[in-house]
This record gives sequence, C-alpha cells and structure tokens, in this order.
Amino acid sequence: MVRIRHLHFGYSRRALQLENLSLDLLPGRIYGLLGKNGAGKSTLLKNIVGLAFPQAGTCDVNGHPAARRRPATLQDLFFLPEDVKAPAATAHELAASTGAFYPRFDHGAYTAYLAELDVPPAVRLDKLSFGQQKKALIAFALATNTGLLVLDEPTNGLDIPSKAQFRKLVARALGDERCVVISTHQVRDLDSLIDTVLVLHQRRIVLNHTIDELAEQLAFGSLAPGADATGVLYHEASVRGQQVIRPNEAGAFSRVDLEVLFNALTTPQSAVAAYLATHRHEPVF
Ligand SMILES: Nc1ncnc2c1ncn2[C@@H]1O[C@H](COP(=O)(O)OP(=O)(O)OP(=O)(O)O)[C@@H](O)[C@H]1O
Repeated sequence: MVRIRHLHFGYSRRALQLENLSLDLLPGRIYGLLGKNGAGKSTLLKNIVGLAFPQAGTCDVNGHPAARRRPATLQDLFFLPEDVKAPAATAHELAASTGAFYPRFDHGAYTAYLAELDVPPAVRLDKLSFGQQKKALIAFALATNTGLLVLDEPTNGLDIPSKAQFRKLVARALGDERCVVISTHQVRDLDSLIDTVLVLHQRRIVLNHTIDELAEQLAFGSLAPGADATGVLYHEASVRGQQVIRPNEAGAFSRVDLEVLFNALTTPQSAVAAYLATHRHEPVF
C-alpha cells in the first residue's frame, strides 16, 4: 500500500529530518508511529500523504508517487492532521458536502461513531470544544472507509473515556483492506490497539516489528532489589520497581510494555535495538 525507498527530506537543504528512510506499510495492519517530540513523525506522515515532497528517494501509495496527489489516490486516503481545524458546518453538513468525495463513505457508520463519541451532530463544529472537534473529525475519518487512514496524534486533546472509545472504534473499523497509521508521543494511548510498532529516531525508522514478534523475542518484567541483572538488555527505575527487558530465551509470553520499549530504543547505543537487529531477517531495501 505504501512503499518508501531511500527517502531524504528536510525543510531546508542544510538539515535533514528524514534520512535514507525505507519502509513498507501493508493493508490489514494498524501501525503505531512513535517518536520523541520533534523526531519527524508529522513530517513522515506528510510525505506519505503527498503534502511534503522528498528531496531524494521515493514514496509511493498504491504504486503512484504520493506527491503527485492523483484524485484516485486522494479518494482512497484520509489524513487527519494534528491541529485539526473544523469547518463552519455541522457534522451532518460536513458529511453531505465532503463525504461525497470518498466513494465508500458510510453515512450510517458516521452517525453511529458521532453518537458513540458523544458529538452533537447538529451543532456547528467550529463552535465545539477542541476535543469535540477532534472527535467529529475522527468519526468522519473512520467513516470514509479509505484504504489508507493516517492519523497524526489523534488522541491529543481527548479525555480519558474518549481515548478508550477511540481505540475501540479504530479496532472495529480496520478490515483486511485497510491500513491505519497513527502517530503519537503518548505511547500508552495506543496500548492494545496497534499490531505493528514503528519507532522514528534520529531521522530513521529504528524499529518496525509486530507486537507478536516483539513478544516472541523480548521478555518484559521487573527486577527485585538485589536480584541478578545478568543478561538484562535494558532497565529503568519506575514506581513499580526496576523495569527490565531481557532476551526471551525461555519462550515465555510477556506483555510488551511500549513505554519501556520506546525508552530502551531511544537510549544511546541501545542494546535492545542491537539485539533485535541480530535476531531478525530485516528486509533489504
Ligand atoms: N514547516 C516547517 N518548516 C520548518 N521546519 C519544520 C516545519 N515543520 C516541522 N519542522 C521541524 O521539523 C522537525 C520535525 O517536526 P515534526 O513536526 O515532524 O515532529 P514530530 O515528531 O511530529 O513532533 P511532535 O511530537 O512534537 O508533534 C522539528 O525540528 C520541527 O521544528
């Protein structure tokens, strides 16, 4: 669905935000794009949806350069930017005007999503709170039924019940044909939603693994004070004690702790990154 090869991008010639980045995004997957503030998550998403143009390399959506913004490509992708700006229209008016652009727009599902997210359908969107506006546009985004759905920090501004609702609706809206990419710097917001983790760090994708692959290769746990730390790849102190990542040599299942994993991958000379790199056949681009 999305094929990126050797992509270089910078807002100025002197400083690159993305460097020699290659990545495939496949249908039927929910990707979580994680990165620190300023890592370049929005920049990568803008390249994917054709709003920013690579300086070198390629970024294709369904076999065509994203930057060409062909109508057929645009009809099959929806991008929800981080700073949403709702139009001066009600949720229903938005569907009547803009929904028609998307051939598979589902009016019934849209009404149901609005109700589930508690968004009043007959009030002008620009008169609603930021969180309500965001929820209305999330409902719209899901209802478009586009093959590619790109959501930039969708949970920013959502209250705790809405974040849970959001995870439920996205999980339900995914089909075999749909590819969803969600960026966040609030890792816990995507817990138990995403099936593939992408980590963008120092201008590159340093992790592209499914949750199952991670659970197979790494063991997440805690370490009692004074316990033997031999073989530990990463440890950090937390209110729950020492959180550790070890190689999963016993083949036991542990829940992938995205926050600890993210911290482990973004430390200098990450032992976890080195371990994963030597225990997986990475695709050669
Ligand atoms: N339009 C722009 N012109 C120049 N520099 C930009 C522009 N947009 C972003 N940048 C710079 O590019 C870098 C990456 O920004 P980007 O918004 O992609 O990061 P991010 O990972 O999405 O961050 P956050 O989590 O804070 O939203 C930052 O250093 C930012 O200052």
